[in-house]
Amino acid sequence: MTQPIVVVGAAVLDGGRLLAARRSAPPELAGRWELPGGKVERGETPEQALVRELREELGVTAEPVARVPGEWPLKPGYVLYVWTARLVAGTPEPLQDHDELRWLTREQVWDVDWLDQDVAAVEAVRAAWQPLPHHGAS
Ligand SMILES: Nc1nc2c([nH]c(=O)n2[C@H]2C[C@H](O)[C@@H](COP(=O)(O)OP(=O)(O)OP(=O)(O)O)O2)c(=O)[nH]1
Repeated sequence: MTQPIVVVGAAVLDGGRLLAARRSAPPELAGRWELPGGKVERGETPEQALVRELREELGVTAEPVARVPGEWPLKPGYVLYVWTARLVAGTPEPLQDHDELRWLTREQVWDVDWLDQDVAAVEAVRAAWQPLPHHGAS
């Protein structure tokens, strides 16, 4: 069997909140919430893909912090890996693939309608959640 395509999802944590992104496309996923990220390209590590995707999609510089243990099947042939990440520069904006962003406290995590296939990954993120210092805080 061929290797699954790895999709990296970023659990961006800032000031004790998790960044959720609402997909704007394709139609079957639009309106549902996910972890920003995307497919790892040939020659890239997942961490490099995460940095690239967050720059493209959100316009920020981010840094992967730690892999969240686990892997989650998406559509056939695709698997989701997740890293916690922190913002290094910039303010996230829904530039590409998303039409809304929301910062969620640990208590608010289930306030948004995550993609079905993301729910288990978000549970793992919540379990691994270590509040990171606020971006720019002294
Ligand atoms: N980024 C991301 N994609 C997810 C999640 N859950 C989930 O099922 N997916 C799916 C949606 C897409 O089919 C695939 C990721 O592809 P993408 O379209 O976001 O990635 P990409 O930017 O590399 O894609 P492309 O536009 O270059 O084709 O995984 C998630 O939490 N984050």
